[in-house]
Amino acid sequence: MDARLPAADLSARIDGLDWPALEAELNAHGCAVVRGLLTPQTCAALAAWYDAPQHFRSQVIMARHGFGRGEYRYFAYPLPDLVSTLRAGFYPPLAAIANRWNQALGVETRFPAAHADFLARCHAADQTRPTPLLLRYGPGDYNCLHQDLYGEHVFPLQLAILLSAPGRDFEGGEFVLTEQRPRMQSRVEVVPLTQGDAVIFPVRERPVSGARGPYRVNLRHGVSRLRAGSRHTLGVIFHDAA
Ligand SMILES: O=C(O)CCC(=O)C(=O)O
Ligand SMILES: [Fe+2]
Repeated sequence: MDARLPAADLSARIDGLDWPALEAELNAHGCAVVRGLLTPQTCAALAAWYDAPQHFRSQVIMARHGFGRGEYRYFAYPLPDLVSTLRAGFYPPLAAIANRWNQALGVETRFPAAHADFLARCHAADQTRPTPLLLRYGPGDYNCLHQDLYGEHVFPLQLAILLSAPGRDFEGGEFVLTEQRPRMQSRVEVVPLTQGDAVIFPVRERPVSGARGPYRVNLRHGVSRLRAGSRHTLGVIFHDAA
């Protein structure tokens, strides 16, 4: 399988997305889906990288940490072109949304326009290890609800791209989000994805507008139990890890 992936096309695709619609979807539902971001060929090539150790800095067996069942590997620097293209391309429009969220929440932090400048901030605080990851689930595997926090510096949005085809490669294994609202019961979103779709979601929190102005809701994400087959995901997190 050819793993030279079309980074230039991908940058143009990301820039050309309907960002106002994606922002509206995020604000309305707590997540937004980009349909068919990656082709099935690219998805298959990426999933096959899981078995190429030269791409990765470490591996996590989820059951050993109580994170669920399944495993993942963090990419090493330098990131493969496709992964750095995704990080550099999605960051600027997401940073604009993150800055509007911080303004709404009365949080002073503002994110620079370029990902390299945000990474410099992480690196200066000793958050220097790359966080993009590939995940692999088999029958019975699942990912417990969690937040991907790796230090003081947190970029508030992330994305996950489904690399496998539901129904063909696996059954079950739904991407889920929960929203914990102050003094209210929690809300859940099950996000139906097909191969190559990307879901954009908050790392930890987001503003929701209420009658008395914006309030903060706390989010977690995870994956329900796989009933059969094999499921791969590419996770793109924008802050580096301590
Ligand atoms: O496998 C998934 O869909 C979720 C992966 C995940 O937790 C992440 O990308 O942060
Ligand atoms: Fe995660």
